[in-house]
Amino acid sequence: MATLQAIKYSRGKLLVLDQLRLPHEHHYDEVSTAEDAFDCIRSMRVRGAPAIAIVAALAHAVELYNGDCKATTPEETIAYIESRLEFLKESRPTAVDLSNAISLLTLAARASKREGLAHPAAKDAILNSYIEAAETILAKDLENNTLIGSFGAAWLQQQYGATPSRQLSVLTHCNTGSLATSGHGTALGIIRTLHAQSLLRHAYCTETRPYNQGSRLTSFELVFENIPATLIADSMAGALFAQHRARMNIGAVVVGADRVVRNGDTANKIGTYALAVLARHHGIKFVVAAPTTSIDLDTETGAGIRIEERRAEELTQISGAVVAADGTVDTTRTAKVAIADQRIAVWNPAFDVTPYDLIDAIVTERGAVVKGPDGKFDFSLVLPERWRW
Ligand SMILES: CSC[C@H]1O[C@H](OP(=O)(O)O)[C@H](O)[C@@H]1O
Repeated sequence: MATLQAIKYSRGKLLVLDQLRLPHEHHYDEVSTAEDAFDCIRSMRVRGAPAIAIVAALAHAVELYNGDCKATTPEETIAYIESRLEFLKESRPTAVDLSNAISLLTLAARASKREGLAHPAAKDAILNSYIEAAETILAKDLENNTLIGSFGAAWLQQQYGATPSRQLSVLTHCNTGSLATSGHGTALGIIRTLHAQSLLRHAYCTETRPYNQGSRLTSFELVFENIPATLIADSMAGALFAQHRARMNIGAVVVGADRVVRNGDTANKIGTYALAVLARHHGIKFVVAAPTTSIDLDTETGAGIRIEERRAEELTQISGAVVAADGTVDTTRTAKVAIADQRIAVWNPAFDVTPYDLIDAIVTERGAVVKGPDGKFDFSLVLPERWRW
């Protein structure tokens, strides 16, 4: 799916699709330094928890490959790598994939220190180890998404006895497809797999204000692959469930995740929590699709998740067109309204937290995790190596 490939990488060169230009323009930016990556992620030219981690990791691999590291000793080399990754970590704080990737990458760099190796062999061993670890993250993500798709489709089929003659409709929020990952996607990956297995009757995607990931990105991915789909505004989900749930056999809301914490509370695109409440009210399963790289066992509940707040213009303007009183004077208009001093206050949290009790399943590349008899999620089944409680 070259057209919908968010990331193009070969050793020493990273190209990132500028998603702010979609769906009108298909343009790749060259990302060659950690600064390039920080700006690309912060501006949301690339977005999506896995894609953010992949771009950050590979951008540093590119600058290391191109000789940006001037350190000489192994300690200085590792310190340089850690400083660049710490800089990248702050580009978007809510998604945990980047932090998890950074832990993995620094571990790989440290583990490659060879006693007795002289410079430059010692330094090269560390650089090569980092580059290979970053490339593994890219390759593993696509494998993870394919598995999430299979496990998610199987869980829904088991819940509803879906068959090609009794297909399921699914609603999804934001964009969790090839434009948020290395390919196939997470929640949208489950929709792709249901469609491939002739189990999908219809997909509904929400517009997902204010950045419009649904209308600009997800609807693009769905029509590109001829998946039967309908776009709705975020505010229409309740009416859709109330009026068409039975007729369209809407069985699930499937969303992605930026951070799933230890008790299962999940941070995801703003509007997700409202959909979870609506789904529960209408007896529709609520499914989170996320690779284990999006799970944060060090944070106990959703109260501990830092929610990114973004600039007001994302609400007051759409592609530069002013849609609210934001103090912009439009000089192209003849009968101008003096709005220069009239600027509405804006609250623009990029994510919200869905409490675990509203979530029916969390589907990872290692299987679907559901609540036990105690009503709680137990991630030790999918993360035994990280489970310390
Ligand atoms: C598999 S993408 C996960 C997650 O990232 C998106 O947020 P953003 O577009 O702001 O990066 C959205 O919350 C997706 O569900």
